[in-house]
Amino acid sequence: MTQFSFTLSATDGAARTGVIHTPRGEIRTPAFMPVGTAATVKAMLPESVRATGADILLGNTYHLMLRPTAERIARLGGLHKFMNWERPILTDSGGFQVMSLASVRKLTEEGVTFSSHIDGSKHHLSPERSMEIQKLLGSDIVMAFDECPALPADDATVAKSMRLSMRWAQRSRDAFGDRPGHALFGIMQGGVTRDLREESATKLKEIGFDGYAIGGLAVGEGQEAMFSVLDYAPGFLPADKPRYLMGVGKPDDIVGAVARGIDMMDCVLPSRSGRTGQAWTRRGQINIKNARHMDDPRPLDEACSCPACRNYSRAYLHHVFKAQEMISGMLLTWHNLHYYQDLMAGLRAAIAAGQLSAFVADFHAQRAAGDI
Ligand SMILES: CNc1nc2c(CCc3ccc(C(F)(F)F)cc3)c3[nH]c(N)nc(=O)c3cc2[nH]1
Ligand SMILES: [Zn+2]
Repeated sequence: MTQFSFTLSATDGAARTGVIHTPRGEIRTPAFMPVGTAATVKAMLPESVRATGADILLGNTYHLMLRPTAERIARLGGLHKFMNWERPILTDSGGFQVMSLASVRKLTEEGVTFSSHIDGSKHHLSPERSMEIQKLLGSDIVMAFDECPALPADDATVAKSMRLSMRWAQRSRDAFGDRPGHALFGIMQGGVTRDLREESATKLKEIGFDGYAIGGLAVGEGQEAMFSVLDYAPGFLPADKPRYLMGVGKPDDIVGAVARGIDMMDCVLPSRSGRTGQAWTRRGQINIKNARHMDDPRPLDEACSCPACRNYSRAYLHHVFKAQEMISGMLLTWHNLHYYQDLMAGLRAAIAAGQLSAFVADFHAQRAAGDI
């Protein structure tokens, strides 16, 4: 029975490629993790998500504790069985979503109380309750309960928030206990301040985790500020453990993050933007609702092997979006997730071949300005 382990197979500069071994399957890194907020990757069947190349999905403590509740999912056999995805699942700890979705929140040292954005009912989250919920869900990779400060915030506020998150990281570790085959990841905070980021990493390493996330980014700071943090922050973390950059991002964010030593990422962008008609391709973005696609017989991307590109024209996709047919969101979500997984496969191969700088140069060269 494989436990949880990370094997690095090659590096190219700060970039790494390898495999995370879990009892439910392998995760090829660098990995992109589709977001499955309410026990579904919207507009996709699980077998379709797998067909795009995904090895792991994300689930969410916040959404699932409100509806249908973690206890109900546990009674029904756990999240994997419930959503018919038997490969690895990583669940976020809920704090980030409380601060961004819930109303009427009260934050104390003990935890956070809030009202559900669905029906206004009152709820409570703490490191201990978050660990209990993620255990009830049965997720393979559990995230420590943290607080992600809203930006812009001054250093004192960021420091105070980071230090609370580090105390919560210790409580998460203590409450998680010893669960063979399951992993607990700590989350680094500290805003865009190097000393605070280093203090956070030092504390997390002292506590000891199976993997380390870089939190507190992709919250409006912009790519330049994010990359300046990623120029040093991954290096503060253990080289032999996976590094997960939370909430990132656009294709060029992903390429830049991988080049700086990130192993795992998640983002709603490919699925959410797919439902609005935004297609991501190797040559840039296409808004399929634009009238110029109305008579275009070409696929979104000649080089893409997804069902949308193999079997449908831009004219068809334009039509079903204008007609608001359900197939529109399905096809563009499938294409976008497939493109993201193709990008990750290209990055993994380039790092393995020591050719990452050539891959990155080609990636940028192919991206025409604006729509194509
Ligand atoms: C978009 N930017 C961003 N997303 C961030 C996230 C959420 C990541 C997430 C996880 C699961 C789901 C699920 F819906 F699929 F389940 C959706 C999103 C963060 N999460 C935590 N815990 N700390 C952070 O400091 C943090 C920073 C984040 N920046
Ligand atoms: Zn495609």
